[in-house]
Amino acid sequence: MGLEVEGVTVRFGGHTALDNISLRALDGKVTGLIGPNGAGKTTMFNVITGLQAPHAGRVVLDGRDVSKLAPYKRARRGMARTFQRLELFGSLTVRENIHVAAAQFRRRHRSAERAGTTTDTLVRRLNLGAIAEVRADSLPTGQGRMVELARALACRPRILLLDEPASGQDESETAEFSRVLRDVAAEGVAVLLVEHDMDLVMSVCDELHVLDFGKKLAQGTCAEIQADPAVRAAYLGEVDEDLDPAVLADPDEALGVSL
Ligand SMILES: Nc1ncnc2c1ncn2[C@@H]1O[C@H](COP(=O)(O)OP(=O)(O)OP(=O)(O)O)[C@@H](O)[C@H]1O
Repeated sequence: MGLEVEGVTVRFGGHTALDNISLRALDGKVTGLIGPNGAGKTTMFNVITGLQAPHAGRVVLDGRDVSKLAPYKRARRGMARTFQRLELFGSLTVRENIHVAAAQFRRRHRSAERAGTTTDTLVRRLNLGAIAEVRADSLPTGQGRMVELARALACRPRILLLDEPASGQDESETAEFSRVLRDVAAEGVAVLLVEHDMDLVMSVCDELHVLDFGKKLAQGTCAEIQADPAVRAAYLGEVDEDLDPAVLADPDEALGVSL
């Protein structure tokens, strides 16, 4: 089981941001949702989490249609999300940010471990000990991304949606993030990842869905997507506009780095 999106269409005025898009994010897998800027990835996250009502289509979580549920009810059913722009509680410390989510979860699940225990475990697991008492608004973006992940995990999600988590991270932070993501999926969580960093995408994803101008361009394993002519055309088209002869001379490099 996991998340299924069926035939979702979203229009903003005359612009179709998502055109009859279906996708699945299965338990225990990391599923990538990729595509050029404006392809419709964040709009899809908004539909899944209930922030954007679609004109058509439905969202099914563990076999149950949640399309009509408010965002907070979807969260209670196990959806957790991070945002493209960091959305931490700036005046709270790192530990407090995580604790807020853990306490909220415990309020509804009295048999769960104490919020303080969950917080301590996540601080250790995500290597946040050195910054645990630091205010969130003083963190560099890369560390903030890890704190957002910890806060999402404090809700014990069934499905974890991550919107460009590697943006603002340095190489070692991305490597650490990737390790945690694989661990989380191995515990049975369905992870849906929107990301432009193709090294991260290709190293953690089991399956990819590619959007372009609101349409599904391709779907498959990382190897299948890298070899897909339509994907190559879409991305090389982007690079073409940049007139980068070095990248144009090496399409594999473009798909590995510039996607
Ligand atoms: N609230 C809105 N009103 C009007 N148009 C919107 C709105 N939200 C998104 N769009 C448009 O819908 C399209 C898809 O946007 P979306 O943010 O989902 O793309 P994206 O794939 O997440 O892009 P990026 O990689 O740049 O984050 C874009 O053309 C965008 O301008």
